[in-house]
Amino acid sequence: MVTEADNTIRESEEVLNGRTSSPSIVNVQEMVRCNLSFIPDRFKRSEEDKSKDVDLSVLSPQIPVIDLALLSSENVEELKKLEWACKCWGFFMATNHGIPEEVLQRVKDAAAGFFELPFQEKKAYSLDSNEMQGYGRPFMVSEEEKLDWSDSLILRIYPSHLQKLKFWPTTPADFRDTVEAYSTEVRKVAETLLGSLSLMMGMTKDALLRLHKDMAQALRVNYYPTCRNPDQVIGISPHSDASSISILLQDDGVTGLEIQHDGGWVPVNPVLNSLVVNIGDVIEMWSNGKYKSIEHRAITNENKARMSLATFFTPDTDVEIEPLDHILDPQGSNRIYKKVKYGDYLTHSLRKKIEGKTNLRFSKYND
Ligand SMILES: O=C(O)CCC(=O)C(=O)O
Ligand SMILES: [Fe+2]
Repeated sequence: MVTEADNTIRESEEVLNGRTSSPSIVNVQEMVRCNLSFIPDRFKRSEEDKSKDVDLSVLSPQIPVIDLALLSSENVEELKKLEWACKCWGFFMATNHGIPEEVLQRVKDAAAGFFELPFQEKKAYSLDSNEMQGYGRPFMVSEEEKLDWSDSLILRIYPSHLQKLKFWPTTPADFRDTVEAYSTEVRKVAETLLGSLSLMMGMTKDALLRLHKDMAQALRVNYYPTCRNPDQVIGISPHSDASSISILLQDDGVTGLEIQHDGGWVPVNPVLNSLVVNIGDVIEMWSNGKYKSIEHRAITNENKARMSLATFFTPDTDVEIEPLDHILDPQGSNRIYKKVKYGDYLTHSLRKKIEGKTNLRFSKYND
């Protein structure tokens, strides 16, 4: 009898041996569940890539920690710290964000509950690449491209007319309510942060939010199964986010996220109930490169699967992004980014292989 597991392995092998070019059907969690005894070449990182890795885990304790309650009360010291974090790290941990612990725990449980379902059930929510939402492999990849050791579920949260319920799991039963409750809370955090970032950039508190027009919001739940040889694969390839800001909720006790700093990779160790925030490409463009959208990646491990929930905030697709006038010198001679329509930028970044910060080249002069 041919079992589901046999089919998955056969389909995976066909892709991995180049007989079909549809990597979207490769499901890593299922490969691991079926005890695939080898790591398929399509997932193996090249020796050249690995040789470029510089381990800077000694710097993990130095990753900035920002107290959002202090920021909300416009504490000058905290605002300065935020500015340093955005200039020098592009990433920070956010504490005192005001999201109740219960909301964080429930959304992590709901997401974990979905990934625990049998593959056949999850397949019902398969990704539609036109919609850019659903369960599967989100990036359009070429036939030669290496594949990441992860599966994901992407949902558009806001504006509501882009929410397509056919992609929303109905098991666990509270999935939708829980994700909506978390999304409402995390949006408030994003708005507070954008307020502080506006002040930091010398504008009125509402300036950045208004620049987004109707700020869109999407959730990507990443699931990284264990890997028998974690050094050979990568959970998510190095990339910068095409967002204005991203807010990440990570699993407690499993480190996987690593960020580029001083030419090496610095792991971001999860801290219970805190969030990880990063500046995306849009703020880098608005600030003419002053605040950095930093390359990051996720690695896997041998013993424990990891999950992360990344929420991306983005401008309306009609918004034209370019360095803000007051950030440029009077002649504009220090301008490094051209004007781009956000929708075009997003389409470009989704079509391309995720390859470090190459997306930003699309809007950069002289590149
Ligand atoms: O899993 C992580 O920690 C990183 C996820 C991420 O970078 C993304 O979804 O864009
Ligand atoms: Fe990311």
